[in-house]
Amino acid sequence: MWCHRLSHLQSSLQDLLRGRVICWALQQPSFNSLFPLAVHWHHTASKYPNCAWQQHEDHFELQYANTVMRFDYVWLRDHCRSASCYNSKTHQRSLDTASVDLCIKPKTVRLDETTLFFTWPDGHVTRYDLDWLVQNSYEGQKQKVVQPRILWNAEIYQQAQVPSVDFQSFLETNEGLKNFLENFLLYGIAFVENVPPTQEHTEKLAERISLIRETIYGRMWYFTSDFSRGDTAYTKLALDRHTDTTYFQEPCGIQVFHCLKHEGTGGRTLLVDGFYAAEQVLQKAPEEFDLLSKVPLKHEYIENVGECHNHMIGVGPVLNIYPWNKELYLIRYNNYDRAVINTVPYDVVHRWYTAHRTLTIELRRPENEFWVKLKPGRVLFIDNWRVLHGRESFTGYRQLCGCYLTRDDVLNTARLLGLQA
Ligand SMILES: C[N+](C)(C)CCCC[C@H](N)C(=O)O
Ligand SMILES: O=C(O)CCC(=O)C(=O)O
Ligand SMILES: [Fe+2]
Repeated sequence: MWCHRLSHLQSSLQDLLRGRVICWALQQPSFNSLFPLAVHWHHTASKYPNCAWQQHEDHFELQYANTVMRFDYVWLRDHCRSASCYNSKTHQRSLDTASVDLCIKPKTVRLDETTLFFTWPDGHVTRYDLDWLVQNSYEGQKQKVVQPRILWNAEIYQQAQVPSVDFQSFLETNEGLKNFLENFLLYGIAFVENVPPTQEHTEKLAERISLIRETIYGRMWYFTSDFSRGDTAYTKLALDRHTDTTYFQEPCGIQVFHCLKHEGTGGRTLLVDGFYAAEQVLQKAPEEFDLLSKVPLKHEYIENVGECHNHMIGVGPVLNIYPWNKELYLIRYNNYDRAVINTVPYDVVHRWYTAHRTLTIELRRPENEFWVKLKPGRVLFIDNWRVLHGRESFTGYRQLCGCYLTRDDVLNTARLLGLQA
């Protein structure tokens, strides 16, 4: 290992002075410590040519695997995986983070092969594998997607010829379940075939991948156009594309539909990839995408029909993105259930309507519409955080059963099968 001075010493010094301010007020350190090791880059010997680090006054900088990473010292102390700080059997932290000095700095840092050793003022040693740091750094995460997806319009989806999974293999084999989940995660919709057309068999399917999310509509629901509930879903009317339960603080993650019977005409199901449409908005009008991801809205469900009395309110923007990588993870879009907008000043309201219009135009492009006729035996799973559904008006007797699933538990099953979710 060898050290040398770098030409960008000046900018490092500026960093250093800037970083200093925070701790200065708290600690009043001696002037000498203004010029610590920080101006030196440490490079590894030729055996590990791609690693270099620098100890700044308020952070640790690491270059490894083509990534420049910056770590806060409290972070480095907090994530210590030593036996006294972390229980590796339960994967839980034992260290009391509040006991860490917010101005903590390592006494020494050294590298041995691919492990960095930090010795803290009290003598405690924390070791980090370089690859672990890359995997777990902000800079590493920023470049990664949480959920790989294939965004689609009708043509893309149809060309992909995504296979359905058979009921038997879904229930009895891990490959069947894994294939299903893989496609479901990629496209946000997936079908199971040859399911006996009963509510019990539909329930069995649901329970194979998740916990059923019981809601005001029940655990398993079973509905016809009898207007038994205060919602247009319970009629024969057409329903424009929407996501369900936008009026929950956490909209239901997955929706399962099984059409048990239809003696009549119409009633086809419409599916639209909301993320594909949102991506078009991002390309064409990024500031509108931004607005849709920032303006909070309410959705509401008010019901007073027979014995059913409910009043639900959910708050959140139309587009929900992870702040660190801007990845979209949830779209709330239901123009029927959108409540009075009273959380937004008038000028923003107008810009919001413009952005909402742009998104609606994308969602309504005929080429983005994928139409299917649900039939007994063919169960449809929809990612209700991504794919919008709707239906054509219909005639005759139509029976639909299904349920909602808790998203965490679907993702849990996927991860246990080795999928990225
Ligand atoms: C599926 N099931 C018929 C039970 C629910 C219907 C909920 C309809 C509501 N407008 C929404 O979009 O959330
Ligand atoms: O009747 C249908 O096909 C779907 C109705 C609907 O949107 C729903 O139940 O959530
Ligand atoms: Fe719906």
